[in-house]
Amino acid sequence: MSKILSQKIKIALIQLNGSSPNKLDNLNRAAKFVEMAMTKQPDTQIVVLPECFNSPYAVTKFRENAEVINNDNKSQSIDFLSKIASKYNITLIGGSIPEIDPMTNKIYNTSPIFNGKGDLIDIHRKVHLFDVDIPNGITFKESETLSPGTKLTTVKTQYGNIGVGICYDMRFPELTTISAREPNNAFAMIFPSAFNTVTGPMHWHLLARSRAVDNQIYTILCSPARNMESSYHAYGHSLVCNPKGEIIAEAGEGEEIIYAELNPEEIQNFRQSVPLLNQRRFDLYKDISK
Ligand SMILES: O=C(O)CCC(=O)C(=O)O
Repeated sequence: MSKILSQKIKIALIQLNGSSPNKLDNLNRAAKFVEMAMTKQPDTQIVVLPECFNSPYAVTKFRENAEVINNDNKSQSIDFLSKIASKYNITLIGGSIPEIDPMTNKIYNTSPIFNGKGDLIDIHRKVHLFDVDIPNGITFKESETLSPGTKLTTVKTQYGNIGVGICYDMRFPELTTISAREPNNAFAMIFPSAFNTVTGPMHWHLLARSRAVDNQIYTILCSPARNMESSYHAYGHSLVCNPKGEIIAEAGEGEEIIYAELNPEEIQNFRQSVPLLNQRRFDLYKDISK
């Protein structure tokens, strides 16, 4: 069986509070936390930041914080992240930030992804917008100001391929399965996320574990820290789940960095023991998108 992850790799998830209205404060905070992670575990190869880590997560705030994303003429947050990635020579899943497309004036919730040279190698625009209305729970409507992305994202890295989704995207199993299947063959699905205190306790761990066991890959969820003074109360509990569905690292609710090692043998051994890949009956599922 060919390896979809080339070697053991070390990963760090930065669960930080990035909800200050001052963007520079949030960026500096992110830089400080990445520095702490790299000091504690200097051989870390992949670092992940949370959803909307550079500004408040609120539909009324996305437009005022939105930046144009492109590699040639880097905006404030992209420049900042690019420098962090190259400084430490890490693959950086740069959480997500509000993005504006200057041609259409549309706003997206976008995850920028960098290689160790600081190049922006891909972006994922959240494709499933978080529009929910749970009585006595939470009402949120991203589509009031955001537009959905139109592509799925699997990014090539020096270690293998990684699928990227943002938060609510994890509720749609097809997205992870497409990244995990040929020809994408991702070894992990990474979701910068910001669940909340209503849906977090219900579904956060369940979704991470489900997407992992469905596809026998790692799932990695990185949340902001909980801040009861902000309008949105993030769940926290950033985590790494292995291909068997076991949570191998998990944060609490406050600011914290968690570390994990991803091991190609974990994927290969479990796929050998439970060979779902050869047993799938795509001859029977082909009508699924109708
Ligand atoms: O799916 C959920 O319950 C939460 C999703 C969310 O908070 C988001 O997409 O930002």
